[in-house]
Amino acid sequence: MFRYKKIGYVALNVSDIEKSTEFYDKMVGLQHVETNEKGLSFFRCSNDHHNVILYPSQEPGIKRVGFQLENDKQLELAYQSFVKNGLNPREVSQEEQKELKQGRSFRIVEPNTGLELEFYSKMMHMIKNFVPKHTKIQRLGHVVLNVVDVDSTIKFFTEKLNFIVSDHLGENVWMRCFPNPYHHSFALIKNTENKLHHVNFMVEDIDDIGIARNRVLNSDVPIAFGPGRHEPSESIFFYFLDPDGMTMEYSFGMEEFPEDNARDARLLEPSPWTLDRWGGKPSPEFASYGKIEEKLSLIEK
Ligand SMILES: CC(C)c1ccc(C(=O)O)c(O)c1O
Ligand SMILES: [Fe+2]
Repeated sequence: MFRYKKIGYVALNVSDIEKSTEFYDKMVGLQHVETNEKGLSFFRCSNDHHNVILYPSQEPGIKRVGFQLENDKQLELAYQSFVKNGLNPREVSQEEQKELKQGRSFRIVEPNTGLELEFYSKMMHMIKNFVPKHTKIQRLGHVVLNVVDVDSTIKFFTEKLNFIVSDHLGENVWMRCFPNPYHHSFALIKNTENKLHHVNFMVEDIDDIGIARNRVLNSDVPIAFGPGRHEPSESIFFYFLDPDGMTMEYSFGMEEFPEDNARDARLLEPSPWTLDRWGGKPSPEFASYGKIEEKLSLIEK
């Protein structure tokens, strides 16, 4: 099976590109790289050209998630595996690759949720390091979806995409893209609707969490949950909402797995204390907004 480097970027549809560009720059603390002639707004929190892209759209939500493979050889292995499994990988045009500052890239549609997934190995490496503003963001950490058919989606991710389950909690599951060490870069939460749950950015310092809480409290940005501590990855978390109501998370600390002899996935107790060891409760808006831009018509389910 093919090997990943990491979750590379998330593309979000936003209803007011100027408002959201300001929010992701000033409130989240990403670096705004450019807004191109089509109005796409690129952000980074690493030396990659982008880790978040905002697309202007009437329907806010999640457009796609990009995963970086270890190298070109692993990318080709992924392509061959997708063809063999009938996943109909579609190459991104040269023109769009140029727009995205990426090398060869291809996309498939996750058949249970309709989410488009992209795979690439090369993205423009920016000369100047990401300089944190108020929050020492280390990386795009994970994307989580609310999912109707969790079992089939787990099966797809583990059998077709080479993800490994790190933990189960009832029907919910946290997965890592092998051999990336972090406890999860993608997770599935059982729901009656397929939609975005949240986007996570990992931060360097516990102070980043406390400072963020006060910064958000002193603004008109809604707090969605936290600060608290998650049992599955042991991270300390804080969630807030973007201008379209999509949930963003900062988290500090995360269990890391070795490539070989990693522990088995646990069956964690389904209790509110498992989600927050400190006993907090999410707001009603938590993880509620973010339509998945559907691409289902392009594939045979
Ligand atoms: C409450 C959500 C689903 C959640 C739960 C646990 C973790 C973790 O262990 O890191 C998360 O990151 C979450 O977002
Ligand atoms: Fe999370």
